[in-house]
Amino acid sequence: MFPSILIVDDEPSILQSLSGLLIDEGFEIITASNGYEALKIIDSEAPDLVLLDIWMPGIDGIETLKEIKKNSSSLPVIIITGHGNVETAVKATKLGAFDLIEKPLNIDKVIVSINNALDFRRLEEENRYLRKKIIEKHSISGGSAPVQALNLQIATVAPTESWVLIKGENGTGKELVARTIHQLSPRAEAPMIDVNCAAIPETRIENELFGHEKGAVTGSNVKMRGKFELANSGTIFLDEIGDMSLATQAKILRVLDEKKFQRVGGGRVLTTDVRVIAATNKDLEAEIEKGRFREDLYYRLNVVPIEVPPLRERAEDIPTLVDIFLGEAAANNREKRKTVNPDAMEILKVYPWPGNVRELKNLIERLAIMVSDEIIGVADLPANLLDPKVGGNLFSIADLQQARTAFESEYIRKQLAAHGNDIDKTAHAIGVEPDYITTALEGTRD
Ligand SMILES: Nc1ncnc2c1ncn2[C@@H]1O[C@H](COP(=O)(O)OP(=O)(O)OP(=O)(O)O)[C@@H](O)[C@H]1O
Repeated sequence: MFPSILIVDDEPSILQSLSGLLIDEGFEIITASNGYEALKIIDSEAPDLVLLDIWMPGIDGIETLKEIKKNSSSLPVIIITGHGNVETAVKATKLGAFDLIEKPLNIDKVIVSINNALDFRRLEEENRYLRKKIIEKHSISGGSAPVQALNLQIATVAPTESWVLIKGENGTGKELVARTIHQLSPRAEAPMIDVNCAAIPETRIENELFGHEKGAVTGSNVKMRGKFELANSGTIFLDEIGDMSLATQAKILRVLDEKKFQRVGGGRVLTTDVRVIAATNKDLEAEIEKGRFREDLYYRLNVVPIEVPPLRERAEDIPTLVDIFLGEAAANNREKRKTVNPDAMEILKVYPWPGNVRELKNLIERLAIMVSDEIIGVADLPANLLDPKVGGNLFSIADLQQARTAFESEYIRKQLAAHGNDIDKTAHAIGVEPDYITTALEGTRD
C-alpha cells in the first residue's frame, strides 16, 4: 500500500502540479481546495499525511491545523507558507506542524520532508505499540479486585516523579511492583538499581552506595561506582528498608535530602538525580515506636504508600498465576504445558501461602519437573498443603460440592494406593463400580 497524502490548496494549478509530481514518486494523492473539505476528507479517508497551504479563503491553514490536531493529533501536517512569514511559521510550529516549506516549492525539499514525516509517524506508532506491550507485560497478573486496585495505583504513580514505599509480606511481588513502576515511568530508559539493604554488611555500606576512589579501599586498586551513581537518571530500589541499621539510615537520609554524595576516599561532591522506590515487609511505624527506624526517613520515603496484598487475600488469582508459571516451566523445560486438575486447584486456592507468590511459583516449577503425568493431581501435592495445622486442609474449602469432590478424589487415590492401584479391587473394597473410580480420577465428575 502506498502512503496517502492529502494536499490542501485553493490554487488549482498547485494542486495539479504537486499531485502529478507526488504520484510519480509513488504516493496516493487526495486533494482538497479548502479547509472544510480537508477536514471532511481526513474523517472519511484517514490519509497518512497532510500538505496544508496557509493562505486559503474560509478557514485558513492555521485554523484547519488546529482542528486537525484536535481530532487526529498524530497525523503529520506539513505547512506550505508564503516566503518569509515568520509569525505564521512560529504559530504553526506551536500548533504541532511537522515542518514548514516555503513557496515557490522545491519538489526535492517537499519529498524529503514527506519521507521524514512518514518515518516519524511510523516510529511513533511503533513506540505506542511497544509501550502498550510493555504495559501489558509489566502489569501484575491477576484479575482480583485487590490486584486491579494495585495495577491502577501503579499506573497512576508510575509517570510521576513521586517516591514510593511498597509494603507487603515476603514474596508478594514488591520487587515486581517496583520494576513495573520503573518500566512505566519516564526514567525507563535509564536503569533501576537494586539495593538489598539487609544484605550489605555495615562495614561495606558506604562503598556499595557511594562507590570509592582508586586505592581508597584496602585490596582494591580500581575506582568503583556506587549504587547512587549507577542509578543516576533512573530509579534506585531500596529493598528491605526496615532492616537497615540506624547508622546506615542516617547516611541514606543525607544523600536523599541533599541529592549529593562523595565516593569513599574522594573529595569531589557528586550530584545524583534518582527516583527512590523503597520496599519493606516490616511495620515501619511499629519499628519507629521501638526506636529502630528513623521517623524522618520514614516520612521522606513514604510519599506514596502502596500495599501489595498477601496471596491468601487474592486466592481467585491463583489459577491465573498457576497457568503463567506452568507456561514458563514448559518453555524452560521444552516440554508440553502441564495442567492442574480441579481438585488440586481447589487445594492450591485454600492453602494460606505464607511464602506468597514466591512459594507458589517454586512449587509449580517443582511440580512441572517432578510430575511425569501431564495432569497434576491432589496426590502430587506436598503433604504440607493438606496439613490441617497450616489451615490448608479440605475443611477450608468454602463450597460443599468442591470440598466433596476434593475429598472423594483424595480418598480414592489413597484407597487405590492401598489396593496396589488395582481399580477393580479398590472399587469392590469401597463399594462402587470401577467406572466411578476412573471418572472421579479424571476430575470430570461433578
Ligand atoms: N503477579 C505476579 N505474576 C507473576 N509472577 C509474580 C507475581 N507476583 C510475584 N511474582 C513472582 O514471585 C516472585 C517473588 O516476587 P518478588 O521478588 O517481587 O517479591 P518480594 O515481595 O519483593 O519478595 P521479598 O519480600 O522476599 O523481597 C518473583 O519470582 C516474581 O517474579
